[in-house]
Amino acid sequence: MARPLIQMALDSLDFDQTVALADKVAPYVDIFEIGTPCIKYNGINLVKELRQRFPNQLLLVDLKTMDAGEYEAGAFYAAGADICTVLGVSGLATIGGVIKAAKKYSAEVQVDLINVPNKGECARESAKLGAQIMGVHTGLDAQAAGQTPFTDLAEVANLGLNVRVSVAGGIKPATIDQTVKAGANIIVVGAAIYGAACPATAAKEIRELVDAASA
Ligand SMILES: O=C(CO)[C@H](O)[C@H](O)COP(=O)(O)O
Repeated sequence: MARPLIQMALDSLDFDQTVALADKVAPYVDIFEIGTPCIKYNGINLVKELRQRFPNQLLLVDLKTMDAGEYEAGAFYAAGADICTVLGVSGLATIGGVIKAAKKYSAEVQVDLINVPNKGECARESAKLGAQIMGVHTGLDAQAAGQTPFTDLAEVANLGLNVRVSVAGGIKPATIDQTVKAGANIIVVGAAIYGAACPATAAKEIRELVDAASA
């Protein structure tokens, strides 16, 4: 089984803390995600800083774009983003706009399926347009209400689309094995790493668990 990529969600609002956390966990993660609150607070300079410091990690900017897809995402691709996210609920015109911006920079698009009522249809149509990654996502507020992403992950992974499937929503060491076995290609981890007493140790543990589950 191909080893899934590990994506670290950088969800702090503080610029320097974000860079320091990225430094600590870099040996264990494949993708740095600049989380939505973080990018709103810090803006494009953080993309430039992480791009320059971490040439070996992919950089995902979690814009969760809802409108003006090409215009909004274009600037972030230009600053070094490898992947930008667009909301599935935004509709195909906006998703298509982000895809157009990504193509200009040979970059990729992740469609975030958060709160999309028909995830299968949205994933199929977005894949047809050219989106490369489908994001199954139980947001922080839904997690607080007790929801998890695993049923949706199984549904989207089983569609058999020619895309990578990303999963986010409270993934932690105890759920890595089921996440890998359900077919996730990208595993997003935020709080289980940044909330740990030692984020580097937590990231190393996640890396070892992903490696073991996909061996
Ligand atoms: O995109 C997000 C919230 O909208 C988070 O970054 C994502 O859910 C990962 O964080 P966690 O592992 O803490 O759930």
